[in-house]
Amino acid sequence: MTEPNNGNGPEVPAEGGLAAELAHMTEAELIEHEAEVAEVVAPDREIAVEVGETLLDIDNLTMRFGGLTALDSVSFGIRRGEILGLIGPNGAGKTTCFNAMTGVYRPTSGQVLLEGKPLGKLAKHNITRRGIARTFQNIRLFGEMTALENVVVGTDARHKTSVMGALVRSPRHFREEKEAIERAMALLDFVGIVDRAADKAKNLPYGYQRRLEIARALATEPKLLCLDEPAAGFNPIEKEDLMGLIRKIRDDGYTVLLIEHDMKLVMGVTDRIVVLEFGKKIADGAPSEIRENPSVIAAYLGVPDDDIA
Ligand SMILES: Nc1ncnc2c1ncn2[C@@H]1O[C@H](COP(=O)(O)OP(=O)(O)OP(=O)(O)O)[C@@H](O)[C@H]1O
Repeated sequence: MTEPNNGNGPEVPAEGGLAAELAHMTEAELIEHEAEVAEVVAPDREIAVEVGETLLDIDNLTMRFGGLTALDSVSFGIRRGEILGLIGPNGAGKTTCFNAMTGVYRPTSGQVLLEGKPLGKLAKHNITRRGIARTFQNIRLFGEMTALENVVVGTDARHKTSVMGALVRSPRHFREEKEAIERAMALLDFVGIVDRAADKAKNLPYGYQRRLEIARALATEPKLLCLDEPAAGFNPIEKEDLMGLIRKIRDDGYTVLLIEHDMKLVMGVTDRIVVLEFGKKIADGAPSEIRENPSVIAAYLGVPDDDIA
């Protein structure tokens, strides 16, 4: 059974009524439902693994724009299962780092290695296939497409059907399309917006759009999820909810790299923090160390509240 669909895109399955079902579930049923969703969302991952070996290596990365050095021999690693924060003042080079990792920019020198293999000159879509997904500071959704369609587009990165297979609508194409819709619905459920699956992205509230971006990035089945200021424009309650979602994503077996200016959020959710200033790494450590680090306080954090008389 499906709900009405105006366009040619995927139809919202009967689970579109899932929001109503969820509202009537007991706590035990909700827990069971969440566990089922988590399994669909993380098909090939070990759920709730310990922080493990290095997943991504940023090795002496330098990025120059004309005379400006946006990244200056920056090196750090990201371990599997970790939530790593990347912080620093405006213009410190955080987004440039994301862009150099995801194929938007070609580094001037240095390299990025995923699972020990250099990403080299791979194009953006191939880097996505290798397992790095990202969201953007400024939301980039297909506004005229439904929330479900936006996430189905993300699953395309994993499809094996050839263009010809899709044109002749081969059985494999149908199977992949059905699986994509099921997984996309599970992802919308996972990020908490399944009740709006059939709505156009442009009509969703701002907080839903941010969550939709995350669902779409997760649809590519990334090994590493990079979030660029996901809490921008959020009120304190939305920030708390986002922290819960980021933890849930990690607990589902993903590794997360987070750029964020909100210190309460960064300190509350990350396992480790790397600090950039003027394109250079000035600190790398646990949130408690970073909070006390004199160079970080001078460059970015300012005087801790406790020290203000
Ligand atoms: N495509 C580009 N061309 C020229 N300069 C650039 C380009 N992209 C970034 N820069 C410059 O590189 C420096 C680092 O910018 P970047 O956006 O990485 O900083 P950021 O730490 O992400 O800052 P914010 O917190 O404000 O987003 C800035 O001086 C910026 O103006």
